[in-house]
Amino acid sequence: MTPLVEVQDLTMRFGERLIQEHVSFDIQPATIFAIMGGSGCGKSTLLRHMIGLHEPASGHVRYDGMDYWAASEAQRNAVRRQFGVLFQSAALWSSMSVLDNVLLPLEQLTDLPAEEREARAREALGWVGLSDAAQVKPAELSGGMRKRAGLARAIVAQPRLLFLDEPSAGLDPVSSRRLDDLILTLRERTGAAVVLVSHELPSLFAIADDGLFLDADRKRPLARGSPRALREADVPAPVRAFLNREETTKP
Ligand SMILES: Nc1ncnc2c1ncn2[C@@H]1O[C@H](COP(=O)(O)OP(=O)(O)OP(=O)(O)O)[C@@H](O)[C@H]1O
Repeated sequence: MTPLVEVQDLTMRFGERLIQEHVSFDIQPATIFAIMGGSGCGKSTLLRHMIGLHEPASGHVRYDGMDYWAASEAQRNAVRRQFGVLFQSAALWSSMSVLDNVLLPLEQLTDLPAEEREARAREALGWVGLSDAAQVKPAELSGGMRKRAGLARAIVAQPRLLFLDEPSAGLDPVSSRRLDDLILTLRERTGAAVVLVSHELPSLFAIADDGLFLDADRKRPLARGSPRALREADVPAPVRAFLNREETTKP
């Protein structure tokens, strides 16, 4: 079966500076795929290469077998329309209400009539438990609520692929767990695959089915598999150290 995403021998650089090389993996539909590794190893950079914000120094990123960087601009746009993205900061527009923020992708990506757009945006806010916050401005929300509003915006256009960059960073354990549950529920409801950048062990063990560990020193991937499986496997020392950090409790 053609994978939903296939990354083949990717090299990522900023100018002369090598970030990662020999990055290869594939993602099957409806998988929650974790990009793991220590601070600065290139997790967010890999995500940005996957969503078309950075062009690889070499290698390929394929969607349904189509080579993204060899495709026409129209083909790339069609692929990007299938993405939902939640950046680390949630990146909500501060001057707009929560509802208007969530409406944006529907206005940009669909020709739905206004009432239908609003109904879908309100439904997405309902999924993330923010029905009562539709008219407030993002600044009035807590950090966890902002993340959930960002998640509502990321999913409202029913993406096939959801990219989440550190969704639980800065959240208390209860909010973080709630977000994990939401991600699982969304995957069940929509069948979307999720690419999750995270170093939060409880979250990784709870929801990721597959993943890749990037090593900051060797500048290449060191392990592939679900965080749960890798925790039990004979893996290189940096992977073992990352997955058995003592400051977190195993579920
Ligand atoms: N636009 C850019 N230009 C130049 N260097 C960059 C750029 N973006 C990131 N970097 C560098 O690339 C390296 C990888 O950064 P990245 O943010 O991808 O790491 P990360 O694994 O996501 O880290 P963290 O867990 O701390 O968020 C870092 O050294 C960073 O300084």
